[in-house]
Amino acid sequence: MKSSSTGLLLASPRTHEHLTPTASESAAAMPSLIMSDSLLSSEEIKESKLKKAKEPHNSPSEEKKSKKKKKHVEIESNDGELDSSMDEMASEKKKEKKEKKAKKEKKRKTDEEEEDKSDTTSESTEMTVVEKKVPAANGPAMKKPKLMEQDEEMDEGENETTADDPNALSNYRLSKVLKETLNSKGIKALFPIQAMTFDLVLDGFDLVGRARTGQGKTLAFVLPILESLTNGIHKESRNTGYGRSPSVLVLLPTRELANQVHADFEVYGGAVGLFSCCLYGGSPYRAQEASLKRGVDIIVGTPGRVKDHIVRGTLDLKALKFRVLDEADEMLNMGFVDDVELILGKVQDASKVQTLLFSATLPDWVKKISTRFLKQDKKTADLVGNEKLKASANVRHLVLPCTRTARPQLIPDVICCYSRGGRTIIFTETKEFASELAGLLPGARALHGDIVQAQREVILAGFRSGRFLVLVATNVAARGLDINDVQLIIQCEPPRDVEAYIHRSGRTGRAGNTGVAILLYEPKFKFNVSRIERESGVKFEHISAPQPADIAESAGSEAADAISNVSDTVIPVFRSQAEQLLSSSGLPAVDLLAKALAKAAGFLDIKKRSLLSSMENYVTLILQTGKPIYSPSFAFSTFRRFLPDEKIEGVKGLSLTADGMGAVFDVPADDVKTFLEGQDNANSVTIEVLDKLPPIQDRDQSRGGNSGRGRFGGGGFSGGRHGGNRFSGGRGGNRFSNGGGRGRFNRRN
Ligand SMILES: Nc1ncnc2c1ncn2[C@@H]1O[C@H](COP(=O)(O)OP(=O)(O)OP(=O)(O)O)[C@@H](O)[C@H]1O
Repeated sequence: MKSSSTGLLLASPRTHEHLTPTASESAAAMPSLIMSDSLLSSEEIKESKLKKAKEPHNSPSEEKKSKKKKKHVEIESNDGELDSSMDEMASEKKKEKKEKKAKKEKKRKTDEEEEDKSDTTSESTEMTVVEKKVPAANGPAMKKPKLMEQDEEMDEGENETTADDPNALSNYRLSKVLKETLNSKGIKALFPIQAMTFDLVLDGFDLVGRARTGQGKTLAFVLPILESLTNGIHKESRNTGYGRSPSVLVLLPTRELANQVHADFEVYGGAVGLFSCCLYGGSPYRAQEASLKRGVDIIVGTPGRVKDHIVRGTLDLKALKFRVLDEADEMLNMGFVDDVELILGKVQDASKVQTLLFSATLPDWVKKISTRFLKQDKKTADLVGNEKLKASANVRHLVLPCTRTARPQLIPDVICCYSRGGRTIIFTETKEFASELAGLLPGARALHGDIVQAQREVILAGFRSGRFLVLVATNVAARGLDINDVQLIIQCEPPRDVEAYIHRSGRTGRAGNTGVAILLYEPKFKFNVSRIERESGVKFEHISAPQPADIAESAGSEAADAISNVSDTVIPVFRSQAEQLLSSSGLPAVDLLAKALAKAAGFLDIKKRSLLSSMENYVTLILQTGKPIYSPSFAFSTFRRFLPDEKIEGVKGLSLTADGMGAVFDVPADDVKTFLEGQDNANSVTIEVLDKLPPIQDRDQSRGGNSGRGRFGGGGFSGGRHGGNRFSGGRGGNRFSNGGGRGRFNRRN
């Protein structure tokens, strides 16, 4: 356990007052380049970027000149806020392009010949850029598949097209080899957070960077750091040679994330001849020590292990040029404050070190702490700022009521209906439940802090490679993990911190792709959903548990595909059995085939499912009396007029509708008929089966219900499905046992 005695820890989210930056702080935090760009015309921006790209990397004297120039621009543009300036840039760009289009139309009409000679090439390529990318609210362009054909046709002119994009790689001081490496990864232009911070980092500023999840914050520090060390201001002074001490230290909260960021440094750093090393707990010291002894340029690690190396005397940070705190708020949240402070204090001369702090969430208390680690003239690049929506705009955020006991039956159906055949990550609050749930879902694996490190790495590699498609994880997987084709995130209950919601849901919808995040909640704790909605700025879509028709649609089509893929060679072998079955069943052939499809999809039976609580074998009904229903007890007294007590006792989760004109409630599927027929014995009372939940009043559900009123409970609603392997993923499926190897307790990583 970490001590909580430092000053920094006193500034924890629970105890610290939130501070709003003053106007002067905001102004000081403005990156000059962006502000200056936003005041220039697009031609001027392009020209200045192109000029900058052609410039050799700054010599110290040029450096000074360029800083002076920037300061001048800062003073001129001090009415701006950096927050959301990318939005302005995006709309600015849109406007410009619209104007250009109109201008072009006009020009074509009046002077066709001249138009042909001069403008066609550049204008048409400009158009391609516009159509190729739809600016997302605050981030990378959203992919627009419909335009692919047109894009493919334009392939030949692609270089010109990207060069016209102000964020094209060629417009930045990136070395040829880095540009080539980026190109080989399909990266042709910088994402907004990268474009916004590249020059600032290369020019020597400390920086606080915030952008929503999946918007490329990693390369936002990797690229300028590498350039700075190999061609920029730190080129001459950095250590080289055998046994050199590192120039860069990147600290991250989890081992998985450290590995991932290290992989980026290996690719891009390796391309420019820099060596990196990953230091994290749970792995042997010896290999790490050997690398450190040989000398490395970049260290990526978790605070605990980095500190251990410092204490053992195997890591010397005196010559650092860069310190990066990635997911800084989580590191401080996890109690790493002492370690982080000790580590950051190990540099010889803090004024010569650049410190960069990145996260998708920067609670005010972290911003305040940054004043302690970062220089006074630090810049802040905040793509979220004061905007209401803090979570990813590329994600559909859904909420679904579900009791604890209903979760194991519900989750496979949710995956079936929402994962679009891609990967799913399920977040649980506890390691125990992660293991338990993974054991219940065929082919799923668990990932949490009790699993030994080597096993954690195998599991993550298996998930990345598609060996299995469902990962059940605790918060160890919440931050930063960038895994291809994660289509669906399920959170088993609302997390305590809004930051956790933002990061977990951000494991999908990355790099301009879209995804779905579903938050399950116990109906009686609905207020937690409202809290997250309020704090994250997300407008949740309320959905109910997938119903038989939804499931049949998704699972049935999968099963149909599987059946179509069965070789015709099976027909002669199985035909006589099929004929026998057809004649003995008495069913039409199509009905029998439907049964076969259901079986292939893993269904032996379709159970009814409550809209209120997702419990199987419960059906949600609505009671209306033609006048307002003021309280649950009024609804119960109405029932007493026409229903026997033992049936009323089976009512669960009774809640009033938002308009006050109805009461919705669950009854066991077997009792539905009694309730529907009972209404015939009561005047002005209607009871109907609901197929969609109307808005209900947001208040303490415990007031509803009869005996044990409104408490959703009761377990043992077994699913209608046998242990099918629909969710076993690409290969091997349920060969994997539940990954709950009980390692030692390790709170930190
Ligand atoms: N300029 C770019 N063009 C195309 N893809 C990019 C670009 N920059 C980054 N990416 C890709 O975008 C994905 C998300 O990047 P990254 O993991 O750095 O996001 P992030 O903002 O750090 O997210 P999180 O907040 O969740 O940690 C990665 O797969 C990365 O390779």
